[in-house]
Amino acid sequence: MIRLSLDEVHQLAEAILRHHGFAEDHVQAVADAVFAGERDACASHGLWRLLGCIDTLRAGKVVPDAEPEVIDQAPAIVRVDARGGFAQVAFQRGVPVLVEKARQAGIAALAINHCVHFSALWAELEVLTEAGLVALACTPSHAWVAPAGGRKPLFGTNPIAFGWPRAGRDPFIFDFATSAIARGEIQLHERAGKAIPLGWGIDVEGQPSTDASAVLKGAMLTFGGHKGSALSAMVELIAGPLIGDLTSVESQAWDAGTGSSPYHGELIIALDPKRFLGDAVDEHLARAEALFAGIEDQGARLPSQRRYEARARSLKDGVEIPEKLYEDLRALLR
Ligand SMILES: NC(=O)C1=CN([C@@H]2O[C@H](COP(=O)(O)OP(=O)(O)OC[C@H]3O[C@@H](n4cnc5c(N)ncnc54)[C@H](OP(=O)(O)O)[C@@H]3O)[C@@H](O)[C@H]2O)C=CC1
Ligand SMILES: O=C(O)C1=NCCCC1
Repeated sequence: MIRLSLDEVHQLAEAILRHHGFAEDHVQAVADAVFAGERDACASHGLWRLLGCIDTLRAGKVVPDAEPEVIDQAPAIVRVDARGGFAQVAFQRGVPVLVEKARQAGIAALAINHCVHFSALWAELEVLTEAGLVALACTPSHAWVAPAGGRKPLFGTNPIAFGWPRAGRDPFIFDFATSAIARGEIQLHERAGKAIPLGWGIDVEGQPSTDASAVLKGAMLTFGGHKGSALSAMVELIAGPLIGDLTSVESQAWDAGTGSSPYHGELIIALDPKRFLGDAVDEHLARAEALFAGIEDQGARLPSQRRYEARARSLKDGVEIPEKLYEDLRALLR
């Protein structure tokens, strides 16, 4: 393993993106995303993703200097056309309007269209919880996951994230794929030559497998059987046809076998507790704290707690990444 300071992580990401001609706003926003993944010990969406970003660029499947267009769609809807760029800059452009609309109406949605998406959703939700908003986000990907009861890829890994602001504390955020695990995690197992647990996927014959490569060629499985499957279908619908964008099957077709990052839309919904509760907001947010305490009193942990602890450690000690990954990233600078 190679130890890097957090500054080195960010600088390496910036250098790679700049070297490949990304416009400076994309350089900063994409570097921030992979930096956050590495810092919070979410390796499946950390520095490793830059390899895929550059492959996607080389395949002509991302616009490196895309200038997103912000469209004020309706009193409670803002749309951002990412124009083929990575999602991060589109999100940054849309957020101020989303926050303003949520504060006005109590609830508002941001629909991002035509973006290339490769990142974890919790980073986006932290921006909204920081603004005091409750938020939900979801996005399709490529067709990799079989519906419960089926054996052929149809759904994306379709993450759903939820965030709840907490006064004086880190927000309550969960963020997971509706597949048993993110595809990135299986890819990291493949890179490391490690077996995966049974239950993550099946091979091309439809047989359960612990071979990462076989599952990547076959189909991933949803979490919780029919429940994850239905949630995954919901993500396809509300972050696909509802916002006029691609499903995971359609994203895969657009990819045309290049192995690029998915190209589709994302839906983010923000709710303002102050609008729902008026003067009673503090009283009811305190009741939410009692719920969190109830979870922790049983010895269970809150989602994101592992991340926040990892963040505190990396801010002090930096992070470790595999030597092979470091070499592959350095090679992108030549
Ligand atoms: N852009 C895209 O298209 C896609 C992105 N992704 C991203 O991949 C990432 C990983 O997804 P996935 O593999 O499903 O992640 P996991 O199955 O590891 O689940 C992650 C979530 O569950 C929480 N969690 C895990 N274990 C516990 C526990 N014992 N008690 C309480 N909470 C727990 C995590 O918190 P903690 O982090 O603290 O462990 C986190 O919020 C997500 O960030 C997601 O956004 C996934 C699919 C597609
Ligand atoms: O890990 C995953 O699953 C994905 N992450 C980024 C985008 C594609 C799917």
